[in-house]
Amino acid sequence: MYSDEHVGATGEPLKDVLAIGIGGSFLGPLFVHTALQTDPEVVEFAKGHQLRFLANVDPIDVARNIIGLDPETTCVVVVSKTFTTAETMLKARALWEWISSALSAGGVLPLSLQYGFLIVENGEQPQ
Ligand SMILES: O=P(O)(O)OC[C@H]1O[C@](O)(CO)[C@@H](O)[C@@H]1O
Repeated sequence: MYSDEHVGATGEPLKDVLAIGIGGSFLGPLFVHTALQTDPEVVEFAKGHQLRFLANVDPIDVARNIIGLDPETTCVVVVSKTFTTAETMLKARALWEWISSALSAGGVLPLSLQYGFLIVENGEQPQ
């Protein structure tokens, strides 16, 4: 994403990432992020981009974390093994609403949101 190759719903390059997930679905991505911070090439590549994690159950966490982010250029990444975790689903819905209301106001079809929303799961069907 940091190469400007991936664009959002309006065609603007995606710039920042909001990662949603709790427990292991937060710690895994955080581990990778922390490990990559020791690589100078990655650090250089990531300049001007932000990665924010939404990892707790606080309902005002979403409001606090979207400050300064542009819905047009933010990629929301939802990480969950089950996609049944209430806190994660609540935050995913809130961010879907944040992006879709902003882009609908600009005349963009919500369907295009697929380019600004990324789902990460374990590939198994829920039981
Ligand atoms: O990845 P999911 O399905 O959203 O589940 C998250 C839950 O799973 C755990 O990571 C345990 O596997 C918990 O810490 C957390 O509450």
